[in-house]
Amino acid sequence: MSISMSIAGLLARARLLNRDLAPGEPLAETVIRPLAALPEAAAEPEPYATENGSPTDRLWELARDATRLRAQPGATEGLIEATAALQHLACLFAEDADALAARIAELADIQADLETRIDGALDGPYLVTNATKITNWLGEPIQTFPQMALCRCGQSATKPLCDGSHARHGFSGAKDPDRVPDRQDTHEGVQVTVLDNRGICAHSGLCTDRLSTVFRQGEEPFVAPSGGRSDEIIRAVRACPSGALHYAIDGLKGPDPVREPKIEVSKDGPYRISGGIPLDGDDSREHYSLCRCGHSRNKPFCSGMHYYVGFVDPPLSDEPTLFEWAGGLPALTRMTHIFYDKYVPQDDLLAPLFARMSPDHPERVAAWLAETFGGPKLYTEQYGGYDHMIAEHAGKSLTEQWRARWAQLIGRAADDAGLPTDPEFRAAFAGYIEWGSRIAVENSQPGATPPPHMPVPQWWWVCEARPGSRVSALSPAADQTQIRLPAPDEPVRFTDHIRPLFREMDRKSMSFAFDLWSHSDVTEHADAILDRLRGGKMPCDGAWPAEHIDLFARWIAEGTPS
Ligand code: HEM
Repeated sequence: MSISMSIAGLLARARLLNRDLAPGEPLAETVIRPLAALPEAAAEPEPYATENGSPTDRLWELARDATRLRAQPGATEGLIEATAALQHLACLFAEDADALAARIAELADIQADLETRIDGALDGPYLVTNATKITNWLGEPIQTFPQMALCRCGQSATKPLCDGSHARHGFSGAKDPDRVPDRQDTHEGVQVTVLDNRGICAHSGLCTDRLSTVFRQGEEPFVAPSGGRSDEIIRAVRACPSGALHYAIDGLKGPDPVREPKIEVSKDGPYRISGGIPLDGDDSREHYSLCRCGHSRNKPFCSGMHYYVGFVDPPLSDEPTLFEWAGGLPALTRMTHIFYDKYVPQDDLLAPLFARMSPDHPERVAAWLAETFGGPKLYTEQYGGYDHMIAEHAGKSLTEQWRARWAQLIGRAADDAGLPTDPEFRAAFAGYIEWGSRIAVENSQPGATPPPHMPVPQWWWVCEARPGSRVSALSPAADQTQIRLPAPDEPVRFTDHIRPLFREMDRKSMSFAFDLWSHSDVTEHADAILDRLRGGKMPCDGAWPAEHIDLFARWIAEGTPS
């Protein structure tokens, strides 16, 4: 079977299948389009025997055959893109978790000889081959398939997977000729020299947040190595996700971290690659950040444009957990690393206590916090759960002095790591730190008998004070200043007094049901609206002041005049 014949065959089968798979045409954009664009697609398709099976069985067979072709040397981008979509779709139709695992294992087996790598398709997605670890911005694993196509244009409705949007939107993978030049600048310090390539900086802000005296936002030169200790500089450089920063001592470039291959889909930002996954065949980078919004000036690398074009992932759920609000495992790990790598070693009180801690202690404490704050059960599943944590504190005779310093410095690390600073989050966070650290002291006393085999505690917003549960005094006041209350003897009118009570965001969020700026709609639903206003359920970001609710009730009582 020649490749060209087989691509024509795959295309013919995909076209037939597309008709039979309900609903819509699920293969049109992601399978048929890339295959049809290949020159081999014009060949006469070979006859194929099993067109009569069920559509889902045929889909699975097509995915396997595409994978076999893809695994041959010389597979083209179009074939790889189509294979990725077929693998994903076929696995979606697996009956249960066991069947899914079996399908993925079979596909992985077919393409086992291919190296793990990422390739940027021409004006198309990132083709990710044999990567087994992809996490979302919370640090939670995403289901991987042996062949994947990740969105690169920023428009896919199935992010991070490609849905073919790049072709519809005419995405271009070209670099901007006016981009910051790809050039390494050398900033010599007394002990450590910082090497900086502004051209590939993704502007994640991890260095400026961590060590603003060395990495100086808005100043020239950006790097001032004399502003910090060498260990601080090295730690900040190592935290750089884009690979823009490196360091050298005595002319020798510092080693890259040794990590397992991993792709992180960062929040509202780039893909962060670590562990040396080759990009377009180049394996010289241990880590780099790839554009995910489609607007980078230095494609495929991120140049920070996501921030300027307002690229955002779908909002958190209405009721985010503390874990989600904190920024997930990456944010908590960033914080514990800053705490144990920076603050603890330089603190006279705490340094001796943690001198012999295990090297992965920051990851362990981050996993505990993640689980406590409503995230995945990482500490229970990977580190021994509650009983192990209790055993770690047992017999340490921790003092109040130690505890107070611990609590003080972890708060500072939370600031440095960029954890949210809103009153609701910090109240809950500080509440847990106080609670947990005092229990740690109790449990560590001689003869203490903490209850055994308990679950990891679950912490929540304090007194249900959640993000958006009140209107901030710092939020734009425009909406509020337009509201004019009528005098007691003045008739209440919809246009003058009621409509201005509803903000544009209220109107948008109710537009699925009716129009809050329409007199007839609000009249029709007046009683239901009043009920919700009185119950504090509307608007969803904070209750109206009583005088506005009274005004609305008065308007109803006066017969809802226009
Ligand atoms: C909310 C407060 C706290 C939390 C969530 C916490 C969390 C943890 C966890 C999860 C471990 C076990 C790590 C592992 O799996 O090996 C641990 C160990 C330990 N904790 Fe805490 N802790 C807290 C407060 C404190 C305080 C206040 C101190 C003392 C100032 C302290 C000192 C220690 C020490 C010395 C260890 C053993 C470290 C080692 O040698 O590996 N902890 N903590």
